[in-house]
Amino acid sequence: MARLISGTATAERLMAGLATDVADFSRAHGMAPTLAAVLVGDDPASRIYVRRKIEQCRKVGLGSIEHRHGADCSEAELLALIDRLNRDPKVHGILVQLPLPPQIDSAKVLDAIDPMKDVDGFHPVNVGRLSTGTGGLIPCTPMGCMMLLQSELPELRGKSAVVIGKSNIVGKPVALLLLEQGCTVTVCNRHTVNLPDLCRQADIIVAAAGRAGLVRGDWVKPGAVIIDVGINRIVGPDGKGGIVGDVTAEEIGHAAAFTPVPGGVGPMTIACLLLNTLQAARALRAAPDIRISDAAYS
Ligand SMILES: NC(=O)C1=CN([C@@H]2O[C@H](COP(=O)(O)OP(=O)(O)OC[C@H]3O[C@@H](n4cnc5c(N)ncnc54)[C@H](OP(=O)(O)O)[C@@H]3O)[C@@H](O)[C@H]2O)C=CC1
Ligand SMILES: Nc1nc(=O)c2c([nH]1)NC[C@@H]1CN(c3ccc(C(=O)N[C@@H](CCC(=O)O)C(=O)O)cc3)C=[N+]21
Ligand SMILES: [Mg+2]
Repeated sequence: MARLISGTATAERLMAGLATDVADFSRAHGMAPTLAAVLVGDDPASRIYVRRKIEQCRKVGLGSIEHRHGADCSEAELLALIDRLNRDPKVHGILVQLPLPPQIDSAKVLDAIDPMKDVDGFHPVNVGRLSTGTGGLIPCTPMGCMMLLQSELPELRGKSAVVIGKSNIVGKPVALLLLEQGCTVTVCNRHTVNLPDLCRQADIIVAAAGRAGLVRGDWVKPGAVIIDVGINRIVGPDGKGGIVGDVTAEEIGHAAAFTPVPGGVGPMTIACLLLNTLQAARALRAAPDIRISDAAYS
């Protein structure tokens, strides 16, 4: 049987270690590293995720502030809020939950976040830093994928990896991280020809398409490691809701190991967000004088 890589257990361990580091920071600086989470609109899934992020902040001793706006919030209002959060010395991390309502240009909003507070790692500066391997804040889901993968497969050099999906928040950054670790990476999208054959060659499959059950057992090479990022809402025969990944989990017994959904990448995404909030707070405290916003306004 394939081994189950538990995101729940790994995230708990990560958070236990984080709690000590957060306490050290808070003692040294007289304030807790603090996350500002911005929720626009009334998407039920987004609400649940933001609530979960705030709850987990509390667990490790991070401060958190939730900013809610209605679905009719204007782009200007949101940009004004981000400007305030950028300047607020008590805020170390800013997360704008995606997706945003259609009247708001997401790219404009992400560009407005101070890169040092960009705990999602979505700002072009952090994207550029990731692609050049020069530091910066790393996106949470891709970081969580790498931690789970490396817990099973510590040596990634020379491995072949197929990434299904090329989004800015999962596919592209995870591909860059794999490349950085020495994998040979194939990044796929909906136009990819013969995806099953590409997968069959792979030592590692990262599935991030958002298609329930896309990856079948016969796409998986014996001994491969599978990271399932997909979150797909389904209604079971009993009428109850639930989530499944992009991989047909019942068919991959011949894999070496896999991450389940739920309980895999999801909990790691949140743990990595908390880690990034601490990292951002440390970096801001280490270099306060080079921040234009502090010098000019506070
Ligand atoms: N566990 C977690 O923490 C997180 C989970 N997710 C989940 O991961 C999944 C992906 O998220 P995200 O990247 O934001 O999604 P997007 O919809 O932005 O991107 C999906 C990508 O998959 C590609 N794709 C879709 N269908 C196929 C297919 N049949 N064959 C090959 N490629 C395909 C798309 O191709 P193209 O570009 O050509 O359209 C696109 O590049 C979703 O289920 C999402 O809910 C997301 C973030 C965090
Ligand atoms: N700015 C921004 N940053 C994000 O990181 C971001 C976002 N917007 N928009 C949406 C996606 C999705 N995402 C998830 C986080 C946690 C779980 C998670 O905790 N999942 C649990 C439970 C899921 C459930 O039961 O619904 C699990 O997989 O076990 C899932 C998905 C973060 N995202
Ligand atoms: Mg994220």
